[in-house]
Amino acid sequence: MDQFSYRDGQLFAEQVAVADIARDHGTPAYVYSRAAFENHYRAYDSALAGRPHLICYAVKANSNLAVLNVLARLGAGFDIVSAGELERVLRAGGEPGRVVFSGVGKQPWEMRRALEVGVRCFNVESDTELDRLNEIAGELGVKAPVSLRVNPDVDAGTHPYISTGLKQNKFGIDIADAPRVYARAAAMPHLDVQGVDCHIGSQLTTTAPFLDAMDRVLALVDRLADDGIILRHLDMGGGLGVAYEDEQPPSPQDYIGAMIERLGDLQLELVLEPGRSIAANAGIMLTRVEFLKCTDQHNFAIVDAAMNDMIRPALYSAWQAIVPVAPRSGGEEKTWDIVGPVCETGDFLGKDRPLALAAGDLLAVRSAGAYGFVMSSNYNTRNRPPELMVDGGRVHVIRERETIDDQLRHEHCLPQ
Ligand SMILES: Cc1ncc(COP(=O)(O)O)c(C=O)c1O
Ligand SMILES: N[C@@H](CCCC[NH3+])C(=O)O
Repeated sequence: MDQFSYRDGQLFAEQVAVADIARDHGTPAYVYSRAAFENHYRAYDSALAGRPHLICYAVKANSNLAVLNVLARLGAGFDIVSAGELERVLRAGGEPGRVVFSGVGKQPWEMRRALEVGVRCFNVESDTELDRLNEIAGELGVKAPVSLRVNPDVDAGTHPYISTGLKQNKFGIDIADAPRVYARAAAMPHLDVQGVDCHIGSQLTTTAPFLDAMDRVLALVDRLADDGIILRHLDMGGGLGVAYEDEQPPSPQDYIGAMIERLGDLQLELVLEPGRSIAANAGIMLTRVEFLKCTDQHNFAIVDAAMNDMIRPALYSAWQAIVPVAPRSGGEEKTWDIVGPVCETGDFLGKDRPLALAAGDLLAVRSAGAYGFVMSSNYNTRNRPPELMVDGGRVHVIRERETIDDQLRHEHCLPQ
């Protein structure tokens, strides 16, 4: 169920009128629904009920401590890509034993920290990373649990910037070369080979590429068993898409059902790393129209949020719904470009949107819970927005609005 819906001509987040949130906390602001995060997580968990599984929420999608904490309370695991994300998980009450560590460029100090706290598994992406991990585990006198992230050379059919499972991408180990690398890993004294991992891209809207990748990975699992390397888990990464516009991605239930069918009676634990499908539609970004500017060419609605607050439209030409918080009945509809105050032509949140608008109106950018705040910046020395979480009838500030002092704290002029 959508936790952001209209009642009596007003947009609500759970039980709270979004206009009241804007009045009390200002704009721009990110607003999340706790129930939506929980429901999206539970959809995965219940689809996997009865099978050994671990759902490792991809922290990069939305790493606010409160979000991680809400998921940790449900027993979630976490997929991290940095020691910074690891610290977030620990401070949010996540269990290190339910953390998988992904990423192509893990630094020695990050590996050390992850080994010290006892993460569940390292998803290793190259021969040289194996060497580094083996050496550091040896220094600490432990065995590092590893999976190899293989690159199955499957076209995920998504935006090229977020496609990761093709040979030309930097990610993973060529699946054809994987038996050799597994044999090396298995021979290293400070590594414990546990599984296989693969993540082919993000915002996938059909199951076919996942299944294609899975077939190739399962063939590798068989081949490794013949070589005497028995794997215990299969990590199929994240990547399930959401409906931003008219996409119709499979539900977690359908996507997981299809994977389970492929697994048959293989007793491998299934690990997943969903990010977007848990977070995107659990959040909106609220913004207010400052000025309306109509030229011969275009109608611009200049709002108080900008590309620094939400970069997806500028970076990927991503389309996200932009809806009025209180639709004007009978107002004249025009086609608007919704643009921010940043000095870049690429500073837009949406183009050609039919809306009846007046200065001062509140707008909500939908599907903003994933890759929204986490990709924000201070470009143009703009303070980053607050993050708020609605829980039933209550609104919690889970990140305060940044101040100029916050921004300037770490900068120093040269001595006189
Ligand atoms: C290794 C890895 N796992 C999981 C994810 C999460 O992906 P998504 O947000 O598409 O579910 C990503 C990002 O694409 C990733 O790189
Ligand atoms: N940042 C991307 C997703 C990247 C996924 C990271 N592996 C987006 O906003 O769509």
